[in-house]
Amino acid sequence: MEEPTEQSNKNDTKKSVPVLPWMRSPVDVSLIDECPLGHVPFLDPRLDLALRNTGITSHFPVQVAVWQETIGPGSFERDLCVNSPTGSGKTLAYALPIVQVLSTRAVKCLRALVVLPTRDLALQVKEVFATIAPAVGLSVGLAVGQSSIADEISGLIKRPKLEAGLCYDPDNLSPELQSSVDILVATPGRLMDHINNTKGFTLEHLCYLVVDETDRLLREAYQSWLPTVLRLTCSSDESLFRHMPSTFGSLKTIRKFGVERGFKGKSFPRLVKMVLSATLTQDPSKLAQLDLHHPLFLTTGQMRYRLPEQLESYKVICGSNLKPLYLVALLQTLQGEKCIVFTSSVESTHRLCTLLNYFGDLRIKIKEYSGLQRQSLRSKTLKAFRAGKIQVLVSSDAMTRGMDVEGVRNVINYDTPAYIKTYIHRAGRTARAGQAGHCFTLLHKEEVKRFKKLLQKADNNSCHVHSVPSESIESLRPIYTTALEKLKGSVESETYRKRKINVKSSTQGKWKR
Ligand SMILES: Nc1ncnc2c1ncn2[C@@H]1O[C@H](COP(=O)(O)OP(=O)(O)OP(=O)(O)O)[C@@H](O)[C@H]1O
Repeated sequence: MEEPTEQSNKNDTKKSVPVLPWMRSPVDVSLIDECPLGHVPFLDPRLDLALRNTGITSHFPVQVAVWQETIGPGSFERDLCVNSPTGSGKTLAYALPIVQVLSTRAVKCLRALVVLPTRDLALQVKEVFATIAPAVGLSVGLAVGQSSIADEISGLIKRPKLEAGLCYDPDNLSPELQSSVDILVATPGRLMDHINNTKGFTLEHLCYLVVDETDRLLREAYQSWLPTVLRLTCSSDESLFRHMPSTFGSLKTIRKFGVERGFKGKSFPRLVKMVLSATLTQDPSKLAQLDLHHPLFLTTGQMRYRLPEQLESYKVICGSNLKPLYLVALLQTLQGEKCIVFTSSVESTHRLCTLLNYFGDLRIKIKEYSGLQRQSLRSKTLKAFRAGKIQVLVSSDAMTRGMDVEGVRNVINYDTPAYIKTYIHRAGRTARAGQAGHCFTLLHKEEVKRFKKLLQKADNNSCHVHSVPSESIESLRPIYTTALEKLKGSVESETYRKRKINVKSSTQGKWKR
């Protein structure tokens, strides 16, 4: 699934001028330097230590910028919209301030919710929280449908012993139920399941909402998860004002000054929102869905889109009938370095991966990773890829946004991306965290001009030609012919099998009727 374009893309090749006034005066993250951990103001020493234990010794620029607006001096006064390149460290940018601010909490309840579009991404983000939250006594939960709903519920809700006196809010919760987690990382579908069906699951104490990969999440309604979350976290006062005539409009500003939701008789701050992406939407109607409070826009440089600094882009020009040969020759020159090959659909992902595996002994382990597969198989593949047991992943777009795999040095666009957003997210699987990386795009001659225009939208004027020696192509021809024959056979037998299954299920249907 490719990234659709937006109206404002007309402006993309020039300095971007957003429609929304608050987006026109952003904090420019490119002007901020990295900051050694020892110089990060107010950083809890326990978190400092936890970060150092994972090898982190400084804050990346986007983390410095978000820290300033959350912990100090900004104190979470404004909602944040962060547009920062792939691999720039956005996850820790929001995870660290949330964990620090919740570290002083007196009672356990669900205070922070992070929503991501896919299960693998949610698992990845949970891992980031899990490296820092336990250091200050916080627990992180996961609602993604990885385990059975019953197992997930037992991880999220606990039944404390009444004599321990832990039931703090008898008015609102059934006395024996309370949250086991302070922070929840969720996908929208499972989140909605818990909201609708899980006894004791409540968002009424929520203080922080993070919408990661915002543009992707806003594109899909997912059972109206966002309006539901906003409604459930809205103060009773505020929901009252919402339905009042405009003369009461000024009263809404109560929210700006903090105390708006009751929490066991005490005032409680408003729900703070942080929304992030490497390609954040600037579409006012989409952003309006988030009901942002006095938002602050943090972006990197003046262009709308930006590629990682250490990324080198190359084009590989080849005839369309020879693409698989060029791909194999390219993979051979990469000598088993970790690589992701992108295609434009789940079907072509499957076909290409099958074909590559018929190429005889390439001495490269190649696997498919796509939405056609079962989640358990995808997770297994991803684990093996992370561990280096697989060197090449052939993938469709839908699965790879935000994916952070250590050591991916190369990305190959087997099919040319139609949109700059797609190019950014694909290329962004390499050159992460300041590391070097290459992105190769296979193109026919006729595609070159359009591709050049596409890259200009991300201020990328240096995309050199990468040439593949014709001898390499010629030497692969015989084996390619054999591989194609095998692929044909495999496609035929798969089609036959599918047809058989369809016939079987329709016959069973008839009998049932
Ligand atoms: N301060 C830091 N020092 C060193 N490494 C870091 C730091 N912050 C983050 N990283 C590493 O940088 C990598 C990229 O981080 P992250 O996944 O948060 O990027 P991102 O901006 O969310 O990218 P994307 O837009 O693709 O989702 C991760 O491997 C992470 O561990």
